[in-house]
Amino acid sequence: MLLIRKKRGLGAGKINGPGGKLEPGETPLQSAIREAQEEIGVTPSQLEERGLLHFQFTDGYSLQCTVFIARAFTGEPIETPEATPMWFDIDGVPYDDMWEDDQYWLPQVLAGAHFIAWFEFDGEKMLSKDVRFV
Ligand SMILES: CNc1ncnc2c1ncn2[C@@H]1O[C@H](COP(=O)(O)OP(=O)(O)OP(=O)(O)O)[C@@H](O)[C@H]1O
Repeated sequence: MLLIRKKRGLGAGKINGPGGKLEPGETPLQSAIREAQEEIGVTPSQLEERGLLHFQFTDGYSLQCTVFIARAFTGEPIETPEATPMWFDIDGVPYDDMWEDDQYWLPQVLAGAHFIAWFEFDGEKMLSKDVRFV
């Protein structure tokens, strides 16, 4: 599985999938493809929408994320100022280096599941979780 180590912004230093904020007029699918191009120089294809994440931080910040997996890509993964590309075995996902919520939905997504989830965070500390597989 091709993931990234994020170099700046929210979650800098953590392993994550490529991703970021929607630009005006963009769909989540278009944004997912563009972010992978910008962050590690690849164009993902055969994307599948698998879940919706809602994060509420105690300082008032909140974000909603749409989760996709991509079965293929074109291009060669490259390091950019935003991210370092990293390959992992499906059974060696580095949850200790990821956001705390990921361990509660990514294993199921990798096994084929769809989900919707709500998490509360105080900084990097997860305070509560509600994960529903649908
Ligand atoms: C709190 N628990 C969390 N658990 C798992 N993943 C989390 C996350 N919080 C944020 N993410 C992910 O991090 C990426 C960038 O988030 P985001 O806020 O858009 O930051 P970023 O500055 O990189 O956006 P731009 O690239 O500038 O658009 C994006 O893939 C988003 O899904």
